[in-house]
Amino acid sequence: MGNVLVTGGFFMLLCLLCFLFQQTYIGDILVALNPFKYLPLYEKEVGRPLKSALPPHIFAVADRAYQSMLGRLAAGPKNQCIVISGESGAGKTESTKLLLRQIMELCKANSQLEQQILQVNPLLEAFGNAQTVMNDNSSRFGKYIQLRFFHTSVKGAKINEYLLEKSRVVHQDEGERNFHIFYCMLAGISKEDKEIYGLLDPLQYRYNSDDMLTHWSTKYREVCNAMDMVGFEEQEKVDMLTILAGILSLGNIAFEPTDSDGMKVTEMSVGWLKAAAGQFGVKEEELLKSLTCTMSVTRGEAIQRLHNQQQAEDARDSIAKVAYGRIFGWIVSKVNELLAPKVDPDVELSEIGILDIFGFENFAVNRFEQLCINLANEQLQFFFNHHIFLMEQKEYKEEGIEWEVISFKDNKPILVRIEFPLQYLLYLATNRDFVDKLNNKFKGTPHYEVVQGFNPLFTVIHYAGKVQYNAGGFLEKNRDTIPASIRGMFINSVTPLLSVLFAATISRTGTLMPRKAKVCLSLLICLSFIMQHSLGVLMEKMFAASPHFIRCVKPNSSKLPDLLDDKLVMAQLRYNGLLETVRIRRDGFSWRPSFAEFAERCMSIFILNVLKLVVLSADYRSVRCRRRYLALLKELQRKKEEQQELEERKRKEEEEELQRLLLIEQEKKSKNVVAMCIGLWQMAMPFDNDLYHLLGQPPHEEQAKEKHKQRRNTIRWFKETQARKVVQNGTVPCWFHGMISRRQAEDLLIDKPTGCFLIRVGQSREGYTLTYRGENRCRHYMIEMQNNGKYVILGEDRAHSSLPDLVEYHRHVGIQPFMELLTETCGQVSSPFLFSLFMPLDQSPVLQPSRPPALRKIRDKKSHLPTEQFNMGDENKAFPRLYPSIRLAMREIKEIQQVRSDSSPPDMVFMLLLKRNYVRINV
Ligand SMILES: Nc1ncnc2c1ncn2[C@@H]1O[C@H](COP(=O)(O)OP(=O)(O)OP(=O)(O)O)[C@@H](O)[C@H]1O
Repeated sequence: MGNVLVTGGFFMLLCLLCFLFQQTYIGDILVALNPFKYLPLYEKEVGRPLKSALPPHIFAVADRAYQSMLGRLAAGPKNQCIVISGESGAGKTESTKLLLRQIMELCKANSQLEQQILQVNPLLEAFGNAQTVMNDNSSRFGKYIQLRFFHTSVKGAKINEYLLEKSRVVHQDEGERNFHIFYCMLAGISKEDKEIYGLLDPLQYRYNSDDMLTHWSTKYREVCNAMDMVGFEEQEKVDMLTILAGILSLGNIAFEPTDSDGMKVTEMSVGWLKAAAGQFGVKEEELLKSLTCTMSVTRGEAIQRLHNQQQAEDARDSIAKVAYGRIFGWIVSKVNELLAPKVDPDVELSEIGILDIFGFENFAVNRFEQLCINLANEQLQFFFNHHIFLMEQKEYKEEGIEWEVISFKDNKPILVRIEFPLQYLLYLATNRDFVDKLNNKFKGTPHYEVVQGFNPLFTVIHYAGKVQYNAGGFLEKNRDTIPASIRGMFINSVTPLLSVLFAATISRTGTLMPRKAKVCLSLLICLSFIMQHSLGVLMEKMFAASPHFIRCVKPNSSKLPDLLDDKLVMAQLRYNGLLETVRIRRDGFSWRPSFAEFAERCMSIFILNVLKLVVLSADYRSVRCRRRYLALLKELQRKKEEQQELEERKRKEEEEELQRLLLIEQEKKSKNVVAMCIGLWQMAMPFDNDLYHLLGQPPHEEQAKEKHKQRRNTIRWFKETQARKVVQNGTVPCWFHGMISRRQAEDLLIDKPTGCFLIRVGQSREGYTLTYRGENRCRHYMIEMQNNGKYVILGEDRAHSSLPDLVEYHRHVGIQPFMELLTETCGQVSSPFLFSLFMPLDQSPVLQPSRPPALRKIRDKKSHLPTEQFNMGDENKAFPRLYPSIRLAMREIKEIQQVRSDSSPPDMVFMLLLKRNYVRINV
């Protein structure tokens, strides 16, 4: 891109390039155009590490960040950060997912952790994304994902979340929806579970705009799976759903005045009050009190202040917002706990951070949330300017390159001027006062405009354009707090999660800290303070790392593929600062490969030797530089030689494998004899039928002892924790083979059809291995047992409640990467008697007969199966801890609705209300 003229024509060229290839570079800044359709671009290269010098591609950015973190490119090892920006719907979240996927691919060590990290996004999306007019899957929070590495492999991850738009829980504008999770839950849970949680028809909830779409039930399964994969416990999931149900019921409570100046719950919504109390696990009277009055203590005296209608509704909505915000915060802190690196604290880890934060927003009415979002974007633009303009020009100056200083739109004054006054919000009495204060202070300055009139309006001229804000509600939103009495009520809830959520404190950066009991200072709860502080911490981290920028561009506002609105695209390129960026890149040095990158392109040993001569004869400003280049060349030469060695080793291994197969073939002939020996040996040591013992090759005594100990431990583990799960209704499934070796499993499967499988207990570790006959060889997959009791095939993205579930699932969905299906089971060699030896005493299992071979195409594509096909193992089912009054509440709500929908005569409704004591008759 370096020497293209910066004219309108250039922009057209840039647009064209983007349109044709979806991605292009300005220097090293990736410009990615949202295609709004599936592109094979992201399929074929995955798995193959790309070099950063390859054509513009998001995977190349991932590669550059990864290699730079390891110090394999120009500079030494350093933490990296990737900043993704663009307006709402431009493709930031999708880009984040692609980046994560590619980084996980690059550091692949085939550990479960990589899959867990990939599952964090669907989980956060369900709770933090919603449909808006701009984007059907808009992130209503910002996130900074820190991936932590030790050398080349990932060891953990940490998420920082910013400014969740909680107001969406209680109000959605036209064409917008609530957070996805509400729709997922209502569409996805079974009819019986709905009864248990006290949930009714989705359309009955005020907080739940719009109708239900069927795809939400699939999404619900994905969310549940993501929670299982990341490691959430079943009971935690259930408690969380109960709280969500409580929020929905709470939203349906309406108020009306009493005769004595106070407020009461309307007759129609008494059932909802009961339901919410039951779901929150709190007393109905307490919940009612917290909605209709505020208790405060002045000079040791408790004072009760009755609410008016608006205050009662505000109290209801703020409970819903706080409860939801805390659930979200809890999910993030739980994810951080589960994915925390399990390494010695002294071990120094390197890091790649990915920032996906909401884009600049300018709506018909812009509120407190928009001001916070736009100020966060100002910060990011400042970070971008700092790196692209200030640092770049500084570098040229330092290198002694002749240079004409380039001016750019510096947004620092806005940050200083507008961010600081947000602190006034805490001390002012009304929203009008806030606007008056701003007007007095900034009238006549270049980034601020006074708006005349009664309404509390003001205009800020942001780097991306002019935005008028309505300060109505600023003070209240900024406080974002609930009275201590309400907090106390939730702390005493019978749902432990609710009590944890409300007892938790919020840190200065807005993180929920569940285990600390210290009460938060009111200053810390104020949103503007949290926002400024958390962004400050983020900026510090980012300034300490090497940045990579991805600018996402939205091609049109209709969210359509193959449509480019050039005005819209131009506007984005301009306010993103890309015009000035092109200028600086054009006049400067646009392509700066590191010496290593350059040398790596000439991977023949001959060219490397030529390069060495060039380096030796060149004139350098520093001796160190020459030494470094020579060292790099040496390293490259070593790599080349290593590669040759590796290829040789691979060839030898293949030969050995062939030999081994021949040997197996021979052994097969004497199978009958061996089987008899196995039987005898098993009498001595059930489920440990290792052939070494039989074939007279006793291992070293110490090793044998150690092996024996490991096996005993595994058998104990199996007996105590697994036997009951594997044996169902007294029957051992025919695919279960106890503790046989890898070799034996292969022998058993050698003449079996493709897809024939068995599951065996590990000999040296507590866990299972799935072995099946693949297309041309046997394949072995470790089955991970997660702490939450779920079973996952290593490398797969699906968690299962039991082994039968896992087996059943993979009869229909292929196993990665070969996508082969499990078909028929491989019958056991052991007798029921032997199985009984390692089963708990109260169980005497019967072996299940083998299933006849299923006529199924082995390479089926991953199919999406109806949810009913996989039951979730009911024995592990957790139940919500609700007050039993919830049943009564549900019945009441249904009865009242029934009467209404039957359009019964008014006296009948009256009679029913009378029966329920909702109406009093004054005689
Ligand atoms: N690379 C891509 N390939 C195909 N479709 C894409 C791609 N990137 C984005 N999209 C489409 O555009 C939609 C919006 O993208 P995305 O949610 O990533 O935007 P965003 O910039 O994160 O928006 P917000 O700031 O509102 O969260 C996606 O739901 C998807 O339909």
